[in-house]
Amino acid sequence: MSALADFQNSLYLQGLGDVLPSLPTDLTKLEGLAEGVLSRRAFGYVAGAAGSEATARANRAAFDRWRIVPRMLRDVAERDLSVEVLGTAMPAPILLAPIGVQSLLHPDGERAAARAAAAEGLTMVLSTAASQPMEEVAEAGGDGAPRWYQLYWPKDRDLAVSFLERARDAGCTALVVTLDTFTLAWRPRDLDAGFLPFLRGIGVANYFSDPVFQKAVGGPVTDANREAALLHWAAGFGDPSLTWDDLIFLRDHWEGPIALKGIQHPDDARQAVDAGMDGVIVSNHGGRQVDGAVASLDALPGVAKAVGDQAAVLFDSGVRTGADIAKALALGADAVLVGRPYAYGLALGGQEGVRHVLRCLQAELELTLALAGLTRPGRLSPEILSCAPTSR
Ligand SMILES: Cc1cc2nc3c(=O)[nH]c(=O)nc-3n(C[C@H](O)[C@H](O)[C@H](O)COP(=O)(O)O)c2cc1C
Ligand SMILES: O=C(O)C(=O)c1ccccc1
Repeated sequence: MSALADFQNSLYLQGLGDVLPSLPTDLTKLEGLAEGVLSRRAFGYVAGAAGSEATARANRAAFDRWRIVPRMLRDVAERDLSVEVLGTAMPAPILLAPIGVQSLLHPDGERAAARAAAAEGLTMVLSTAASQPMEEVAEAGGDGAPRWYQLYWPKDRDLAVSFLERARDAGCTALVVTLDTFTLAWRPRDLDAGFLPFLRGIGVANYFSDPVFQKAVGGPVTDANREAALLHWAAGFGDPSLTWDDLIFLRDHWEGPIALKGIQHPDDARQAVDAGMDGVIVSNHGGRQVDGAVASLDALPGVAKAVGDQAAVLFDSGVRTGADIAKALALGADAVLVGRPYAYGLALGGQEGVRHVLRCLQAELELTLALAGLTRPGRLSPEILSCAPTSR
């Protein structure tokens, strides 16, 4: 029996012994539970989005507009969720999205997420804005664990090069460059609470531990230069002057595959391919950047068409269930990144909470595929979907 079927059975069997799972298997319930264990500010930072949060809602509504049309009698006895994306073998087309500041959620922070990802063999994308240095997060995941690195491209090019070298040395095999967040958007929950994790020193570990950053602030960060270091961080976090011509810099300093995160327009996807990029990640940052931006799922088919088979297409923003993953794959994604669900799992149960989320997603995806008549993620296509009738 597959490990995923084992997991499903174990949940039923635990019920016989009156040992119920500590977290719900309907992952859409996690947000409400996380609200109960996090401070108002921390919850607002994670759950919140830009502006009126219209795009965050649109991300979910877009999934709800598509319905799966299952097919019968197709021999689905042998199932295999594995895929290879950007040179990385994955047991399922699911990655842990880069999420910074994880010690806001749980004292174990990114290290707990890395251990959970490693236990499932799933790829974690390490964030530049992590609350623990990338070397420590990588060590927690262990040698064999697949990991990629997400770059927030700073103004200081020497710092960018240092990040890339450290990521390579920490065993990251692919680079994700986030383009949509060179500055934080208008986020009312945080503005109204007067809250930014960085100003409290959460999310700057990769900077403060970096030799290039330290040199720029006159030495290791101590109580004496801490405020100056935070100001230096804030002034150099993002570079709004970047253009497509700058991508050559990444090619010159990163040997492995590169994917651009935050692509929403088919023409940008074409430009990424023309610039020699290996992948694009269709994303609106979970609705956290441009309020009013197109739902990520609605942007996906056009980007997938523009890219064809010339680059990998990944997707995030709004994925909450295995069925959501099936829909995104059917609309052209090779794999999806999951964000808030595992952040809530971390808040609720540390490493085991993240693992619960990852197992539920994989098990539900496998069951959804099989019950829809499919054995492999690659067989998914738009023909398995229909547009839901508008209902109220
Ligand atoms: C608390 C939080 C922190 C995030 N930090 C980063 C980050 O450091 N780098 C990045 O590229 N994206 C970051 N993101 C965006 C995620 O990578 C991803 O695009 C988004 O969460 C996907 O939407 P979802 O949460 O609906 O799954 C963050 C998102 C959240 C909620
Ligand atoms: O909060 C975010 O969405 C995010 O991506 C971010 C940006 C800068 C630092 C940490 C996280």
